[in-house]
Amino acid sequence: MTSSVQSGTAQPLPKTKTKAKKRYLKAKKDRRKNRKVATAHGSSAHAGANDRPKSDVEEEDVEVRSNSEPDTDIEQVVNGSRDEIKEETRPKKRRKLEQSGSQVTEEQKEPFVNNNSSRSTSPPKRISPAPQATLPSFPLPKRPDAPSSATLAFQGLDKALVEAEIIEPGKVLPLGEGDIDHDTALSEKTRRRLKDLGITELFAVQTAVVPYLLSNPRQQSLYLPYDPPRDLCVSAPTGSGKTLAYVLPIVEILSLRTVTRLRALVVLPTRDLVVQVRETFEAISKGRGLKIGTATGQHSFAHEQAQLIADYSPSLQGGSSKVDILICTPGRLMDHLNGTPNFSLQHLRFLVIDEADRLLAQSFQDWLAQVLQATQPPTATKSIPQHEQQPSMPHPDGVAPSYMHLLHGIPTVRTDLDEPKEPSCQKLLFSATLTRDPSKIAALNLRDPKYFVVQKAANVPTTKEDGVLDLVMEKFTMPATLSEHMIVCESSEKPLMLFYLIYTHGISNALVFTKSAESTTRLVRLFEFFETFWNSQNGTSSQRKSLSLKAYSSDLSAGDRRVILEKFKAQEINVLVCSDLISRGIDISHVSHVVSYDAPVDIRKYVHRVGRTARAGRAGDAWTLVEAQEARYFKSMMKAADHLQSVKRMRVSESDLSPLLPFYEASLKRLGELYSRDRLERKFRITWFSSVILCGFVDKSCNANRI
Ligand SMILES: Nc1ncnc2c1ncn2[C@@H]1O[C@H](COP(=O)(O)OP(=O)(O)OP(=O)(O)O)[C@@H](O)[C@H]1O
Repeated sequence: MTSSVQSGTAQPLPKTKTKAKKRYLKAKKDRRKNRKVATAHGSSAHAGANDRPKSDVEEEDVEVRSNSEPDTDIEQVVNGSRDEIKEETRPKKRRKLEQSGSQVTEEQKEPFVNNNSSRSTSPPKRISPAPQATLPSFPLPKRPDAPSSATLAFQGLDKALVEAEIIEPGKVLPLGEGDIDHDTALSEKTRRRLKDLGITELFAVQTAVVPYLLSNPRQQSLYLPYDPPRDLCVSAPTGSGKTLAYVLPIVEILSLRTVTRLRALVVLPTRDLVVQVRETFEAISKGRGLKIGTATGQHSFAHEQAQLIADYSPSLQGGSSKVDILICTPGRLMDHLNGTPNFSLQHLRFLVIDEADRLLAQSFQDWLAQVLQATQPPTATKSIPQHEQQPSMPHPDGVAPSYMHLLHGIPTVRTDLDEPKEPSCQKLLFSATLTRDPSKIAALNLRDPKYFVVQKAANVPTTKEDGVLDLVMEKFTMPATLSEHMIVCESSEKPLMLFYLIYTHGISNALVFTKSAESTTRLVRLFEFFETFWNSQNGTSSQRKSLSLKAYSSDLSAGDRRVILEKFKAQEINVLVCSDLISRGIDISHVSHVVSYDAPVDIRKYVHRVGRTARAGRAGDAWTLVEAQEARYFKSMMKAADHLQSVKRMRVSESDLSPLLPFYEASLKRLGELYSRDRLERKFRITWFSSVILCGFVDKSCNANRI
């Protein structure tokens, strides 16, 4: 211990200068001296400048000074203060290092450095100017900004789609009484008929399509060879009334016809839809004398031919038809185009492709190309042998204007005023998920198409392009009255979740979608066992009747399917467990719930499945059971469609499920027994069959040996 500590008084330490400090002070002193010398030298040089010519060296000298030292006081002050601030903010250690280093740099910076002590007498040594800190650099090439997703989405799109007309889903047009019509362009007869059917207003899609097709009287003609009509593409949500949007104008225009010709062809993807659309046509055209036919393959080909064709004479150029409107599936249509004499599409005024995106995806026999070709007149006239040519028409034949050049034996005087005659067929495309694929649209060979897009209010955009963009980006509009939920659970929990939804929510009209026909059958079996156990415990009452359920899939024959669907429509069946066979177009007003037991794999499928409920402004619920490992994919699919926020997640706890657990376990046990019995029976049958074959073989070989 030191004495100072002992005495308790702290002696100030003697101020000793470190070597570095000394060096620093010396350098500082030198710098000051140098500066003085330099100033004296500079002023003498400057004084003599007027007397003698300026040398290169002198010019350089001035330049060097201006580079190395600040000329003005302001600059010195600014530099000084900046240095001080820097000093304070820098860490202590670094400051020290920099101070020692700064001696060198300061020296280097000085224009005149005197290394020996006789600095004051000898002129200072001149050094070359310090190079500039950085070389002049050119700006680097800049990448152009990436085009926005909107710009990319519009690339390659049909111009007509970009110019689509956006319609608000809430728009309606009331049907006027008598002579008063509120811009619907419908005749009084049709309005009266609609009111008889309980329809008092036109829905949004109808307010756009019906007046568009009817308001121009010239467009109501059956033939428009010189002014062919524009084609129409319509995208509107499920259950928004697209069927009536085309049925009404077709019935109005065709009611003007005198002779029956095949003038409207409606193509649909399934037989059930054909039946449904036929019912709508029949309801609207009642009392208008129009003949409506269907071709689905439900009846024999000969039977259908007899229903469609009136005259099989080979000499007819204008075709023959017993119907004005034909509703069909593409497969059967091809059969008639290729195999029915006098089945002609030359008089076609309307070609409707409903569920267009689904039908365009079907390349069945290249049906679209063949149908479009059949609506066009052949380019080369068929040469008919002299003996077959008729001096006059033997039959009351009628040839469409665009087919007139095919007639033989009729003198025609061609004039300069003759214009080419176009077919009058107008294509009408409808879907809730209209295709945006430019190649598919190009295949349709549309004539100056007009697009109508019914877009939900929340999405009603500030610009029209935004609305079109939603369609292009597959952000489809859902019915406003639909509420959507998803339940994330393990795969093994799914049946129990389904029973929970059906039994605790008291559902009595539901469609349950599965991924395959096989899973449909298995689920229905389990469901039936559960229903039996549940009823045996809880009983049935007037409030809760026993549930009737059935499977509906491609495993059943067409006849069976039709019967089941009729029963479901009549509410004799409460829960229909089905594959995606009826996910599109089917209109059953009382379906209150749709359950996707197996989550759909694409957004279009989802839109059509959930669209079986909440139709025509009614409320509806859609639940999707999502397996835990599928949840991420499902959510990203919904997010891409800008729809995730509309699908609420529903959490079901174990306590919610526990009351159903005993019945579920008993049902599973019964199903297991059933399947193991089935397996045993099958095994037994195979063993028995093979033993019979084996016995026969042994028997034969024994006989052969005896011989
Ligand atoms: N103006 C209207 N007033 C009242 N009900 C209507 C009207 N238009 C259509 N509907 C009813 O709305 C229901 C749905 O119509 P429709 O089947 O045509 O829908 P959609 O748009 O074709 O649906 P999806 O895309 O699922 O095929 C039908 O029951 C139909 O009778």
